[in-house]
Amino acid sequence: MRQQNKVLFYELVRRHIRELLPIIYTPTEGDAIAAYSHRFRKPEGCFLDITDPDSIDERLSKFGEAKDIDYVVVSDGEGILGIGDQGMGGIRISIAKAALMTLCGGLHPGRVIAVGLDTGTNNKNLLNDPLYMGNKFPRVRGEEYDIFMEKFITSLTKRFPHAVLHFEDFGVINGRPVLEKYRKVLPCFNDDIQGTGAVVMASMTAALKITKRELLDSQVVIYGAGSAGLGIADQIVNHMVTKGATKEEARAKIHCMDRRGLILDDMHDKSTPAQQSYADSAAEWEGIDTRSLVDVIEKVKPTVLVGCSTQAGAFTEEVIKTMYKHNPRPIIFPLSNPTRLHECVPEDALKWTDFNALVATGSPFKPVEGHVISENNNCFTFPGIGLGAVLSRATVISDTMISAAVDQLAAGSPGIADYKKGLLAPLEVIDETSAQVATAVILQALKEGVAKVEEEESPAGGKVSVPRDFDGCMKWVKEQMWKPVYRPMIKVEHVDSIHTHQY
Ligand SMILES: NC(=O)c1ccc[n+]([C@@H]2O[C@H](COP(=O)([O-])OP(=O)(O)OC[C@H]3O[C@@H](n4cnc5c(N)ncnc54)[C@H](O)[C@@H]3O)[C@@H](O)[C@H]2O)c1
Ligand SMILES: O=C(O)C[C@H](O)C(=O)O
Ligand SMILES: [Mn+2]
Repeated sequence: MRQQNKVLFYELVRRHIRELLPIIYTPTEGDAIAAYSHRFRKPEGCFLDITDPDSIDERLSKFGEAKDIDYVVVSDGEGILGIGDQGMGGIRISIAKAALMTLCGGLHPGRVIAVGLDTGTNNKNLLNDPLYMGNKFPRVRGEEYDIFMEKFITSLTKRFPHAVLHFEDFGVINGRPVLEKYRKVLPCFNDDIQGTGAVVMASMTAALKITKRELLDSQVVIYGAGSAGLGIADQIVNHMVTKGATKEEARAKIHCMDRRGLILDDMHDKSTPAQQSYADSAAEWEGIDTRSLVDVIEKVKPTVLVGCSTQAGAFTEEVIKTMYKHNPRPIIFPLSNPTRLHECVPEDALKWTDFNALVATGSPFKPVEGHVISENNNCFTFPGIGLGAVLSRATVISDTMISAAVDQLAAGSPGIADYKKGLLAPLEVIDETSAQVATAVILQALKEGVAKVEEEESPAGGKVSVPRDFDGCMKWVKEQMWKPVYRPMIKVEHVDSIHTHQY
């Protein structure tokens, strides 16, 4: 339906969002990605092939000219949700996230491109599968990968100079270095690192408000120190710094574990630089089993436990009860997707804490005895961040723009009035939530002088002046958002007169 009738598709999903989002997005998308080559019917999105880097420009050219594209989602398929390397099937995560940019972020569906980079795969099942449609060789690393990425970015910025770039589900090897390099070049962000960091910081802020605690009194254990885990750690540090802590003080309140256990400062040769910046002192942990989550919790006495480890069931009864022993209101976020990979289910986390835990999950879950379980998913942040960057014509997406998104999302938490209502606004108003987040991002970009919207001619002609007050700006944002409504059929020469938005 999405391919045949976009108005019908987006309006149907909007009206039945709780029922249909899990089908077009998490968790079902995971199955669709894994089965990509077997279910393939017709191509969708832009396929870029590392064996043919010279074709990048021509392949992108099929999607339009400079004025036509606002937003590009790209994945190389190496770190799809918690199901790992899915090779070329990863293009479907770009398609799903692009669809959410329209559904929640109000971007015109014709002005968004989903891109898949085929750089090989290390997934043995795919390499041995006669139906696998991608390149059947191990992932290309190093210089050849870097040159391919550079060519992609160069072509993209030349051909679509107004486009915002969204990186999705890259592996831990490439995700952060690629982001660090290119965020200085074009407006871009990595959703797993920054989108996830932002949504988790927002729900944590709401949970702290509900329980009347200060951010700086937090101790956080992050179980799973990959893209998401370290993105969350960075966002918490950013927020602690805005509350007066130094970077060092803030980092000392965060304790990260990966498959080797707690990250310690004597593991530097095997940790990434980002992991190393959160390392605990090995000397202080001597004699303690740092591979045991329970033992780590016993020592740290964390107020917040975040799971992004892909390890189903890692938050056992003992883990949760140890959290509860040290805290009357523990904050517990099992975030690994899809659903079957959650570190615990909300029902258990609530029962094991006599319903005192504040729980939000990565995938959708039903309410437990009247407690709404918010979906702590980056779908609450990336559409607003993306829309804000597009509409403001931001030249960069700064950390402070992301922090503005966090504060705005946290302010809309229904849990602050009644904690049983969940930490994040309900899915039914996600387009409204995204408009609010976009407004905060735009106002921050204007304040920082990185918004070019008022300097350039708008696509509809003329200059735009963006209201500086929140309500006025939000009204302008909503006017720009694409709505799934059938438009009248008219003669081409009258098209300008029915334009209701800037596109
Ligand atoms: N809710 C959300 O919005 C959201 C956003 C991004 C990622 N996620 C989920 O988080 C999970 C991780 O995603 P990612 O992109 O960070 O992947 P990643 O591969 O970058 O990181 C996974 C991390 O988990 C660690 N890990 C693996 N086994 C472990 C174990 N036994 N104990 C402790 N740590 C272990 C790995 O060492 C690695 O550091 C996925 O399931 C993904 O779906 C959720
Ligand atoms: O795709 C999602 O549901 C969230 C996140 O980006 C993930 O990788 O799990
Ligand atoms: Mn992701």
